[in-house]
Amino acid sequence: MVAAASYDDELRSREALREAFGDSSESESDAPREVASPPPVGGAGRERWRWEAVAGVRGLWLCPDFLSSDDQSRLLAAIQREGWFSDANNQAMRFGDLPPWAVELSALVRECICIGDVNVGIGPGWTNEDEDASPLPSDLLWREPLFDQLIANRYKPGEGICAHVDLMRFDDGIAIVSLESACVMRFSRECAANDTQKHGENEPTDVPVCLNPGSLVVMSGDARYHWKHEINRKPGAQLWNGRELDQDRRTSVTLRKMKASPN
Ligand SMILES: O=C(O)CCC(=O)C(=O)O
Ligand SMILES: [Fe+2]
Repeated sequence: MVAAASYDDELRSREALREAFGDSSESESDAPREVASPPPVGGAGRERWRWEAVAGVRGLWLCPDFLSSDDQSRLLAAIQREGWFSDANNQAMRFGDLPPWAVELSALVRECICIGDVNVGIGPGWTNEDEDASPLPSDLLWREPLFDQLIANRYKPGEGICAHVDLMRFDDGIAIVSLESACVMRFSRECAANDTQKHGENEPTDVPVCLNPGSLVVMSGDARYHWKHEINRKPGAQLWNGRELDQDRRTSVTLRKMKASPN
């Protein structure tokens, strides 16, 4: 009954796409989309996608309003339907073929990088050379697939993740979408004993970034390889603009690409 199973899968996939991201993904036709048709995913409004280069951490970019609140709800519902999380399980990983909603999310990340406004005008250390800067270098942006691995993490209030650099078996170019609750993610420079990188005295070694629900963070190069990231949600640790963030449950989706295995 392979055919019946795959038909069911197909129906389920379409349903998942529709529920996750609206009607746009229903059509699998190759016909070009009408320019005048309404945008299938609102985001903060695609026209308003804006990227901020995080000052001090090369290769770290934040799009604060990647998903509208409706899109966040739909994405969360799609994750919920996977049935991954329970009291005993707060993390799920998928390799290879990602669920349809994650394929759609990956496409949206690429689109956001392509058409979002880029702001490199903040912070020291930016020169004219950076004017063409993009949240992802084009060799990463146009690889296929853009991502083939996902981790969904669910954090209760008080829970976070220790400082780490993502494993080397993952390629460069990592995206994190935040849902439900804001948090401060702290980036700290990795100081390996054999670190030959030259750092200016005034360069920061510790950079907090506020990840609001619906935000998207992209890291590549230095940010991915030479900075650790962590979320400390112990009482008193989630300070932003002098105030402690309210903690609630937080869900995140991290998208990565496996490195080709050496043969
Ligand atoms: O939950 C997050 O925002 C980050 C997760 C993360 O860094 C990881 O899974 O490697
Ligand atoms: Fe990580």
